[in-house]
This record gives sequence, C-alpha cells and structure tokens, in this order.
Amino acid sequence: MKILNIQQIREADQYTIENEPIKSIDLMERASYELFTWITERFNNDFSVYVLAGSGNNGGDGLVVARLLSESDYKVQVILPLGKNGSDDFEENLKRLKKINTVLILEELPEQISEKSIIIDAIFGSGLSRPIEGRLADLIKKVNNFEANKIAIDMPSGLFADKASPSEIIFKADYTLSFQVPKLAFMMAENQEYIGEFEILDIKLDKEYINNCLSDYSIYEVDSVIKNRLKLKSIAHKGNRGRATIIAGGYARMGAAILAARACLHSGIGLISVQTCPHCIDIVQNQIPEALILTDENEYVLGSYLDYSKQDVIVFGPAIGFAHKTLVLLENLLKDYQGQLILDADAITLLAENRELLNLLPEGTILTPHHGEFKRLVGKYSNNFEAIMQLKSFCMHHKVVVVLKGKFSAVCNADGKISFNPTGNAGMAKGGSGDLLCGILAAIYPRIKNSYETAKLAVYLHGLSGDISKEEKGENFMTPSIMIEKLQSAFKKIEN
Ligand SMILES: NC(=O)C1=CN([C@@H]2O[C@H](COP(=O)(O)OP(=O)(O)OC[C@H]3O[C@@H](n4cnc5c(N)ncnc54)[C@H](OP(=O)(O)O)[C@@H]3O)[C@@H](O)[C@H]2O)[C@@H](O)CC1
Ligand SMILES: Nc1ncnc2c1ncn2[C@@H]1O[C@H](COP(=O)(O)OP(=O)(O)O)[C@@H](O)[C@H]1O
Ligand SMILES: [K+]
Repeated sequence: MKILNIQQIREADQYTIENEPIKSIDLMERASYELFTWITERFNNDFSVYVLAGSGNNGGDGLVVARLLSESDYKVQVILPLGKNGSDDFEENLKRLKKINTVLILEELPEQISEKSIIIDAIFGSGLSRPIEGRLADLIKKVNNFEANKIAIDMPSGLFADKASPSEIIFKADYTLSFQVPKLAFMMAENQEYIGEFEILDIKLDKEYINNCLSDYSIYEVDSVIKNRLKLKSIAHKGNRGRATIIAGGYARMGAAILAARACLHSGIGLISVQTCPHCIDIVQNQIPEALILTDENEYVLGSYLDYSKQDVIVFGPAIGFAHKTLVLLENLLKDYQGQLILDADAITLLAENRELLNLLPEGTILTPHHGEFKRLVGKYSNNFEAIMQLKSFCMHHKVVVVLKGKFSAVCNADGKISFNPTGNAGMAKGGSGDLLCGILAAIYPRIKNSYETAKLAVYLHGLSGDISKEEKGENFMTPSIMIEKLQSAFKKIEN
C-alpha cells in the first residue's frame, strides 16, 4: 500500500472533486460516513461521545460524525476550541448540526468524563502547520489524561504527517482512522504512542490518480508473483532448492547459529551447512541432524575461508564476535565470495569499525541491523525521519539492501525505495529473534533471486510467525524457538 505525502493527498482530493465529479461537502460526508460506520461497528450507543472539532476540514469531518451519531441515538456533545469561523465545509456542517438540534455544543470539555465515553479528535488533520500551543495545548494535555476511548480523525492533532513532530503536545489516540492512504509518520516508532492502532478508510479518492502518484514509501503487501516463486517445482531436488551456509556463533554462543540454521531449514532450503569450530560440532549435529558441518580450523573463533563455491547464499555475523581472524574472514568473503551475502549483527559492527570494508560490499548484499547497529554505520540520529534519510543514502551509496529492524521494519532498496513491514510485535524483542530472520532470508533468496524482494518477503514472514506466536502463546511466553515452529502457519497463511 502506497504512502503519500500531504501535498499528494490534497492533489488526489482535488482531482477526485473535479473528475468524479463530487462536491467537496459531499466528499466530506462520504469520508465521515466511513468514520461513522467504523465507530458504530465497535461502540454501541451506550457510549457518550465528545467531539473536539477545529475549524478546518478536519473539524468539518468531526461535525458530520457528530450529526450521524446523534441521528443513531448516541448522546453527542461537541466542543469548538477554535471558535466558529472556519472553512466553508465546516461552516455548512455547523449549520446542519444546529438544525438537528440534538447535539449539545459546549464551551469547555467537562472536568470528569465517564470511562464509557468516546473522545473524537477532529481538531487538526493534514492542515497542521505549527506545533500546538496555549489553551489548545492545555486541552490536549487534559484529554490525554482521560481514560476514555480516544479516536483521532485522519491524524492525531499535533502530529505532522511528513516530518518529525517537534513538540509532545499531541493527542494520544487509541485508534487513528485515516483517509485513503497511510502517512509516513505512522511508520515511526516515536509516534506509536499517539497513533495507537491505525486503520485506513477507503473514501474513494480516484484510484487511478493514486496509482500514478510516485512515492518512495509503501507498506508491504505480499505480491502474488513473488509468492509463486516460493512454490516448489514438481521436479525439485535438494540441489536446486538452494544451498545456504550459516557462519555465526562462536564458542559458547552457538545458539545464534542453531536458530538461524533451523529457521533456514524450516523456510525451505535444500541443503544447509553450518561452519563451526571443532568444539561445537557435536552441538550442531545434535540440534540439527539435517545440517552439514563445515569445520573451521580455529578452535574457538570462526576464521577459515572454506570452499563456498557451491553455496547460493551465506549468512555471516550473528554472535560471531570480533576476533581479528573473523574480520579477515569477512574481508575475504566480501572480496571473493560470488554468491549472495547476508550480513547481520557483529558483521555490521565489524564493518562500522573497519570502514574501508564498506567499499567492498558486493552490490545487492543484504544487511540487517537494528537501530543500535545502524547508528554505528551512519552516526547518530534523533528521530526515525532522520533514520530513514540515512537509510536511503546508505543503500543508494553502497548499492545494498538494508533491513532496519524494529516496529515497522524498514526495508530499503539500492534505489532508495523503502517498504515498511506491517507484521511483527513487541513479543519478538527477545535475544535470538533476529537470527531467525537471517535464516529465512537465506532460505528464500535462492528461489526469489532478488535481494529487495527477498528481504521484504522474509521480514513479512518473520513478523507473521511472531504474530501467530503471540496469538497462540502470548507475547511474554513466546520465544524465537516457538517462532520457528510457527513459520509453518506463516508459510501456510501466505500460500493460501
Ligand atoms: N484530503 C482528503 O482527501 C480529505 C480530507 N478531509 C479532511 O480534511 C482535513 C484537512 O483539512 P484542512 O486542510 O482544512 O486542515 P485542518 O487540519 O482541518 O486544519 C487547518 C486549520 O488549522 C489551522 N492550524 C494549523 N495548525 C495550527 C496550530 N498549531 N494552531 C492553531 N491553528 C492551526 C490552520 O491555520 P493556518 O495554518 O492556515 O494558519 C487552518 O485554519 C483532513 O485531515 C481530513 O480530516 C475530508 O474532509 C475529506 C477528504
Ligand atoms: N516492538 C516490536 N515490534 C515489531 N517487531 C519487533 C519489535 N521489537 C523487535 N522486533 C523484531 O524482532 C527482531 C529482533 O532482532 P534483533 O534486534 O536483531 O534481536 P537479536 O539480535 O537479539 O536476535 C527484529 O526483526 C525486529 O524487527
Ligand atoms: K485529528
């Protein structure tokens, strides 16, 4: 699903008004009817409704929702903190609201409201032009302390759609009901406490116009062409389902290698090899009898460059440590290995500390840092908008694909396009979870043969297995090992 900026959304709005054609007041009615439907499907009319309406079109939407809810016998009260001189459609809807005469217009929000209330934020939407201050700021602080159900129309007031929000005076919604397309701000970790859950309501802006809008940002949806490439051919044999080698985990840290290898195996690889030091051979063989062993010459660290000529893909890095021999192995892989490289964890720190190696990164290499590791590569940033800019320039400069992991992991292509991943949850934040992602990436690359498409699908599947684990086991109990089991359902879900 495409993410558009505010300018593009306004243009799509205008195009629809002129070409459908539809009057703007009727478009407002149509958008608000979607809001009304969403609300009435979840909250019955035992809930009292308070609508905080600004004086622009966001406020206009709020007034329409107030009228429609009142007509369905909800007790509705409207607060107009900006006064009454507003946009044309706001003014017209204020007249219509007054005509039905059942909605109370209050000067101030009451000091106490019952928990069985809904507060609808229709103060500012996409027209926010500066941080909120003064009396309005006090109102937002007050509302944020209420225990009611809070719904923001289009955007939580105070949040900017396309750039970092400098102030913390922002409505804290439980739900944000946004029109037509998601906004970039919704993807940023620091904004999640204001957005709550977001839903995109289809208000029928011109589809073709939106399809033709150019955007570097989107939210991933499984692509059926790519999905079909995962299907095994009836003549498949282990040699043509892909061969992957995991180089991860040193002495006493073999868990990372085992988790990555098991995830790889359960994601459909034909042959899996694990490079390991002699002391750890038994551990790997006991845990993963399917794995072939590549024995490192070193006793306690991984450092031997072995024969990888038949390997389609190599995962290098999880819990591998920072020994000099390991650094040399990384350098040799960057120089000589001809297959697909996936670099994670300590490999990324090694690159950050030995920056000349960055120039050796083969085109299309996949790197999977979390924010801590990514900052080592590109320097500090203070919000996720800055992170996204750094991500783009890093990928374009080095011609690589980076998965910046976290809530809505951002997968960036070498051309600067970014796809945000919608699956996954906080229960996944447990040591070992990232190792699985490496295994999934390695398993599906040989069939997809495109770094960006592989990364998007692998991150999606990884998050989906996390979501299924959460649903069945709970977010505290779930573990990376459980997520490997749930890959079964994750694959089934996308295959159907
Ligand atoms: N696009 C679509 O498809 C559709 C959009 N629709 C709806 O329209 C909404 C956008 O409406 P909008 O453009 O009228 O802007 P909105 O957010 O109501 O506020 C602008 C007003 O607020 C003011 N103002 C701004 N910041 C301020 C501050 N900090 N403190 C004080 N004042 C401040 C600003 O003043 P100014 O910046 O001009 O000084 C201006 O007067 C959109 O979110 C959606 O809900 C739907 O109806 C149908 C389809
Ligand atoms: N709050 C969250 N929401 C969604 N996904 C998350 C969240 N926290 C962590 N994850 C996911 O869990 C994984 C953690 O990986 P990583 O940080 O490398 O952990 P480790 O190195 O301990 O395995 C990443 O894929 C990340 O996207
Ligand atoms: K709003």
